[in-house]
Amino acid sequence: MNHPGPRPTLAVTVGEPAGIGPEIAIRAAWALREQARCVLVGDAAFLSLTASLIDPAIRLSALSTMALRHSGLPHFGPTTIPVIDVPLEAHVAPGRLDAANGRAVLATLDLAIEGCQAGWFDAIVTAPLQKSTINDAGIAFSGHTEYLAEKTGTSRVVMMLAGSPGAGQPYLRVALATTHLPLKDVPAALTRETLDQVLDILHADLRGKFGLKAPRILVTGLNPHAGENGYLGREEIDVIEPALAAAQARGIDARGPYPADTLFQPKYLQDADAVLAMYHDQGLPVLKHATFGRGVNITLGLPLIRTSVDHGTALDLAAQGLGLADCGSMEEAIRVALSMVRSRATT
Ligand SMILES: NC(=O)C1=CN([C@@H]2O[C@H](COP(=O)(O)OP(=O)(O)OC[C@H]3O[C@@H](n4cnc5c(N)ncnc54)[C@H](O)[C@@H]3O)[C@@H](O)[C@H]2O)C=CC1
Ligand SMILES: NCC(=O)COP(=O)(O)O
Repeated sequence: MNHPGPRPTLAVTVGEPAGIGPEIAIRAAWALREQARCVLVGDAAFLSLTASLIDPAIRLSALSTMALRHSGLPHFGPTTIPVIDVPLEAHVAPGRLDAANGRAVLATLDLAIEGCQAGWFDAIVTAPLQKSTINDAGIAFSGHTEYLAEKTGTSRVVMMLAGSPGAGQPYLRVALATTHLPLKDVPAALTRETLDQVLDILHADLRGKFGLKAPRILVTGLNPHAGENGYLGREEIDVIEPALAAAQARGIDARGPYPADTLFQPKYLQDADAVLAMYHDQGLPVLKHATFGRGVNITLGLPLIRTSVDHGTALDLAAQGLGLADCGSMEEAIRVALSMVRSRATT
């Protein structure tokens, strides 16, 4: 790590330019500038214009990728936010997607990964991008999670969202055994190998990145009523139960499979550090219902730290103008990245 001082350096990719990503990235980076050295990654001219419309007091300074690669990140204090310039191809109309900008959005991620690997950044925080626009630009893309795994040569990663409903309320962590898959492909993806790897990553990162000495993991079934003893599906009996028995034999406190519709009651959650759900829309609606606007998305299993927001591009808000988007989740994503950087530095 190049910056062991009190303010870790975070690459903040600004996401889909027609969405709320640029606004929330600027606002959160500025609000937390005393705690984090945020470096925005996006189109410098567009971000400068956006910042001036949000608040003329916000100071951004552009840096070219050529200068960055030649000399590294220059010193900067809390009075300015550097922007690494990754120019867009097309003019941005807020709320209106343009596939012409898809490749530039992906280039911001590439630069953030390069910067983590080069030691310029301690972590990546991503604002939301529009997955369909990258695909419309001709690049098969299902999400940051899978892209970061591929680009870092990581065979398996785990998506986990975490948050609290409010101050003093219990913290909820929901990890997913599968990520962005059509629902029809989920059962086939839930193999013994997948579950073994997911449970190992979840257990290891809850210990190593979140300081939980003996994490307690509750695991959902796939089918209604966790398969009702095989009458409503056999994945629990054939795959999930053996994977849990094997995980327990490896010293992992993972219990289940429990019916997903009852597991999220507070009386069960109070004895858990995380829930492992089998697929995206089984776990995330619960988390978002409880914590939307304060949740954080964390990619586990990567060789670098990556956090993100709990929401999407909100094109509807972006189309209406600046000042409507809540940047609470973006700020929380920065705070969680800071805490993960610091806990990595002490382990
Ligand atoms: N990490 C990422 O890059 C993510 C990207 N997405 C992308 O976002 C696109 C749009 O997703 P949707 O399902 O429409 O969800 P969305 O989160 O963009 O919007 C759903 C609703 O929540 C509101 N909302 C979202 N964020 C808000 C904020 N910060 N403040 C106030 N209101 C907010 C929106 O206005 C909308 O009414 C998807 O097609 C997907 O590609 C979605 C989730 C995560
Ligand atoms: N619903 C969360 C989500 O889709 C996050 O996707 P990504 O972080 O992989 O881009």
